[in-house]
Amino acid sequence: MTILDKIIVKKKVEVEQAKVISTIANLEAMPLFERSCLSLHDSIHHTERNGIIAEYKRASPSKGIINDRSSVAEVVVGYEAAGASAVSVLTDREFFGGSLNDLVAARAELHIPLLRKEFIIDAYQLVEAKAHGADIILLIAAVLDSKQVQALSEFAQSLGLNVLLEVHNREELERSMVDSVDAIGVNNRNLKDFSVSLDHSLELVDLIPDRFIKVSESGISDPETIRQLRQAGFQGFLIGENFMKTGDPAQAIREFVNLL
Ligand SMILES: O=C(O)c1ccccc1NCC(=O)[C@H](O)[C@H](O)COP(=O)(O)O
Repeated sequence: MTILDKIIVKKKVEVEQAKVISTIANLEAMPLFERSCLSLHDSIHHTERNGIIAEYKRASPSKGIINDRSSVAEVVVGYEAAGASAVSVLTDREFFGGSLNDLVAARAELHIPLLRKEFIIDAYQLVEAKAHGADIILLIAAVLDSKQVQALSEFAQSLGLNVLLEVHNREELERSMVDSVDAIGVNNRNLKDFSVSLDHSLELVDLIPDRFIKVSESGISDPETIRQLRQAGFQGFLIGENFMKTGDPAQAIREFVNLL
């Protein structure tokens, strides 16, 4: 069993438990559920923002603990101040040390779109995302079939959420690309063996129609790489570990952005 398989097995159990603790009606009654989501498109194309989707990531299956000292608030405030276009917060506890509380804490500080970085397998998690302040949700093609991508993305958009579809190769892209997603992210990390290569982004970018926001994800640690990805046609750049592994992620993103 790969780590991804293990994450999905655990996720199915967690989602069923969550449904018992809090019904959809309970989620819909939460104050944040009523707010209008911020547009990823507008933020990515805003001239004073730099396209970075900066991630708050305490731990990961590939690296173990990355940063268990920096608070959500101090990090996301620093990300926004450095010109990030959006912030990503991992909400999986078991494998990434995150939580929905982290999402709410980030929402309280931010004026830019917020991505719930999660392994979405059920429409319940979309209502949960909206009720805890997310503007964007992630659908991972590696764990969903094309009908699930279609149904989940349509439902997410009906809630006003922006949808980021994540693919890793041409097969995933071709079977999952639907009009009800706003952005397509190419994950440079192979989620089965954790190897990272920018070639995945560079090989797929021209196959992604221009109506989608194009995002390159994972393993980005050098401002020169952003220049290369922009040149290739990407507008968004998802970066987590490179900032979080330092003692001061807010300072790390400032220094990185100064070199862009
Ligand atoms: O990061 C991992 O080890 C990982 C393992 C299994 C599934 C997902 C994983 N990461 C989630 C992400 O998408 C990354 O956190 C995100 O793209 C940022 O990547 P990085 O800049 O390399 O931290």
